[in-house]
Amino acid sequence: MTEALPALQVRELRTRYGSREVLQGLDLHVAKGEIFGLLGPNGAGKTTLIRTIAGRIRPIGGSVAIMGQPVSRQSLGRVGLVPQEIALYPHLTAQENLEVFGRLSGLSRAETDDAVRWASRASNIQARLGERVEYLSGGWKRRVNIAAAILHRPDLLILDEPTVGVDVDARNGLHEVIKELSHVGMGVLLATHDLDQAELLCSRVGFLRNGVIAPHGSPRTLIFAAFGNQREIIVELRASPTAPQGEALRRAGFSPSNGNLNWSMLGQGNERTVQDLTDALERSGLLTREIRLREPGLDSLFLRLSRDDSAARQGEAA
Ligand SMILES: Nc1ncnc2c1ncn2[C@@H]1O[C@H](COP(=O)(O)OP(=O)(O)OP(=O)(O)O)[C@@H](O)[C@H]1O
Repeated sequence: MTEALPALQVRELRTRYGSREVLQGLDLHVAKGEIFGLLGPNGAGKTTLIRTIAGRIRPIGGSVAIMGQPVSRQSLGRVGLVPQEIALYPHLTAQENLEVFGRLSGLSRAETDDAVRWASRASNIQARLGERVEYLSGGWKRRVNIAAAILHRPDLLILDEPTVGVDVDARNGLHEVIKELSHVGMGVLLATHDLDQAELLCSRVGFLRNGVIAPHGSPRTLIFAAFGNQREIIVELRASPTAPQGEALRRAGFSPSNGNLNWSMLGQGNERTVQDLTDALERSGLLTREIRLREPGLDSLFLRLSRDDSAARQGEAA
């Protein structure tokens, strides 16, 4: 019966600080066994949403249900929260940390032993259990942080930026852990700025903007809905364009995407386009380092939504 219930169901949620409404009627559901990526620019309200789900902020409207139950001490017992900061005792070993958290959460000694065994296997930290946390690398600390959050085998696991500041190998290791936890049936809500990560890991993603989540859906579906079969044409320059050269790039349909050395546009690009473009740019005196075509990704969509939002804000201000 409970299998059919979503791990998390949020309806019409409204949260505000003072007179500023940060969440403005937000809807979201996360099924058991799925990884949902919560995306959005800085200050959009991701942490506010997580804190509201975790019962730390009282909403002014709407509802949050965890496995069908409204937020309460009991239903929050089915949530595991992995905060952005490492919340471990540095002088204790990984094992000792997990034991302390197990006992603090009310488990008996035998239950704690069981839970520590299960959580350390699920987060793949057995090899490091005997090491003091202060000597572990960032990636291993984050895994221990996850192990601490899943000791009670939650139905919903919330991760706030779990891979910030870790290297590529550690990030991939964390991805495996998160996937494994979804396979054992946890619903995972993953707040991240790492759009590659979201595209690789999440069955669905949603963009938190203007207080609601829109658009949302599978990464493939969202990208196709926005860009169809278009490709992204990316030009990397060796030197900044002069003002007239920048103007010419804009007229050709390019926008600067990351400083003024990188420009991109969408189009029906092919190898011929690249050759023609290289010739045209060289004739106009622009020195190119690279011109390439790529499939649009969630990063392209994020950029487009940010541009739409800032155009809308400028329109409102005018
Ligand atoms: N305690 C608070 N009191 C007043 N305003 C707050 C408080 N916490 C956050 N805010 C504001 O609410 C908005 C949403 O903040 P929040 O931290 O939830 O965003 P976020 O999407 O998590 O950002 P980031 O990606 O930078 O972590 C921001 O404008 C922020 O300044």
